[in-house]
Amino acid sequence: MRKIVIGSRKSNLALTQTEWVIDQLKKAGVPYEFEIKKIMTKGDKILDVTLSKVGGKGLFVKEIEQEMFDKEIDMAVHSMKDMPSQLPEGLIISSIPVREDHRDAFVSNDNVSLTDLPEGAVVGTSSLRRAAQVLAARPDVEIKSIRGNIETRLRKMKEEDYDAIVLAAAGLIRMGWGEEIVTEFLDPDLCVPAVGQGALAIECREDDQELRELLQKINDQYTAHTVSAERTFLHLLEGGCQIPIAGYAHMEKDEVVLTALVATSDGKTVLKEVVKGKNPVEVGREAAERMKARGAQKIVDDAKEELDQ
Ligand SMILES: NCc1[nH]cc(CCC(=O)O)c1CC(=O)O
Repeated sequence: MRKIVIGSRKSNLALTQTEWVIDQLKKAGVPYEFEIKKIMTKGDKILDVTLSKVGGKGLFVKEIEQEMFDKEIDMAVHSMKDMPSQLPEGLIISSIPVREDHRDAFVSNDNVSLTDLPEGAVVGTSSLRRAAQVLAARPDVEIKSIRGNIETRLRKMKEEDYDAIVLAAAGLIRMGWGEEIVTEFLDPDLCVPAVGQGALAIECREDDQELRELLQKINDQYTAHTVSAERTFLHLLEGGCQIPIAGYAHMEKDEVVLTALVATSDGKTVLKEVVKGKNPVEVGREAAERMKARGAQKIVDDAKEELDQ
């Protein structure tokens, strides 16, 4: 019997996600043994610098991909959000399981909503995308960077001078803390989620046909279809996860509906497009084209330039 070695970051969230995938595979009747190998990534090591400043792309996946090439591991479970829009030659996303909650969660010390926060309140986030949209809704609040895994960010909110933080609902829910601590889930109308937020990407070697077939058992059509529209949009604007770009797609009957956003990190310029269509790649492309026609490429390039300084 083949034993499948799965690479995972060592954070509790990453391990929980990996265990969830093993569980799904077992439920789907995959007759293999599984072992988890914990791998430290650059993104886990650098905690003192804003992620965008150390080159967001692939920060959480590179070391893991190397172990896949070296055959130290057979596959890896990643947060889709952390995946660069193009994979290295020889590796593929072989399966996209059903998506967890796509929204951002607003968690505040006094359990007050974003709308009801006192003037000048301090909101913790290191995501330019979240900062831009929080500022667009509440230009008077102060955004303060906050880094670390979910547990660290929740602790820092209590111990340091943050009034609230914004983080992915999916992470909290997967850890079992959703209902308990979330003040409000931010609807995509108010805060468009990161491309792929809440979804997982299972990556393996392109030539591992046996494993690819097995992983197909837990592929979710709806998630794969909608995420494909989101990622096409992201890819065509060449934005990493730390540039204020957002995209969320859902289905309405047989059509993909993509809400796409490009903003400046101060939230003063916000471009939004809603594109519908049957073909997810076409929908993603149309959204990128409409954005470019409105000058989005300049916003993206300026954001990148700022990061390079
Ligand atoms: N940026 C890091 C990261 N990558 C995936 C998640 C959470 C799970 C997900 O979005 O699927 C997080 C934490 C966060 O954004 O709060």
